[in-house]
Amino acid sequence: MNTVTSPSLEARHVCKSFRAGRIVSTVLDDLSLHVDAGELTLICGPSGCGKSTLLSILSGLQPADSGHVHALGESLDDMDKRALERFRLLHTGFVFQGFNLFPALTAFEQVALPLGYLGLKRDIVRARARTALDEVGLGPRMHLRPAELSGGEKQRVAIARALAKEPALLFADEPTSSLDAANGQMVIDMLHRIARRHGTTVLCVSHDPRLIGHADRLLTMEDGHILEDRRPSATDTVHPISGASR
Ligand SMILES: Nc1ncnc2c1ncn2[C@@H]1O[C@H](COP(=O)(O)OP(=O)(O)OP(=O)(O)O)[C@@H](O)[C@H]1O
Repeated sequence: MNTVTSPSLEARHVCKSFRAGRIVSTVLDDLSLHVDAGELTLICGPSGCGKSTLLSILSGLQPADSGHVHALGESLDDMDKRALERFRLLHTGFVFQGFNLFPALTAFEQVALPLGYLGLKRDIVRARARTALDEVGLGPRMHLRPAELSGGEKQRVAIARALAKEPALLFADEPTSSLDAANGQMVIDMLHRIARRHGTTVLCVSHDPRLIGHADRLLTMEDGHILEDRRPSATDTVHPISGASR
């Protein structure tokens, strides 16, 4: 359980552009936001509006062109490459659309492997890997390889891998895009539970409107800005088949 006071993530006046030949596209345009610990914040918006770019800047994977980013009270702008790598290793977990699992490793090995980089003792690695797999309901299937697991189970292994690090910050980029409605719901509920139970800051980007009702907070992006910042209510429950808001 982390003890960081909120906000645990903060962006101030962040700008980011990409250049292709002579054309410069502004992806993030003077964007400011803060994200609090212990809840699931969902960033929604149309394809190409800059959600993944924002996530990667907030997680220290790429720098902003200008503006400031603070994570867990530390300025990411002031960190060199090595310090950023260490910060990410110690404090962040990632869950991606494509699961990013190694085909040859069992679920248990997938979760245990990154814990080795934290310099933990073997017994602790094993205990943490088991606990994380139990938490996502995969304890009994921990010896299976990706080819023997369903899509939803693979994503749960990826969540366990991130969770086992006990990160203060958990980033998820389109974690439900490759999943059907039932598995997508299970995954988003799991991310929500992790935020509540562990006090983790969970930041998820998605263009899937079915996730809205499961988030504590919804940020809607368009054209590099935060258009709306609100707390979804029960009326945001989304029809599981059509994906349409009620
Ligand atoms: N490394 C890069 N080089 C050039 N252009 C990039 C780069 N990364 C992102 N872009 C462009 O920035 C824009 C925003 O991309 P981004 O992936 O952040 O959007 P998104 O909202 O996450 O989209 P999606 O929902 O489709 O994943 C896109 O037009 C994309 O082509």
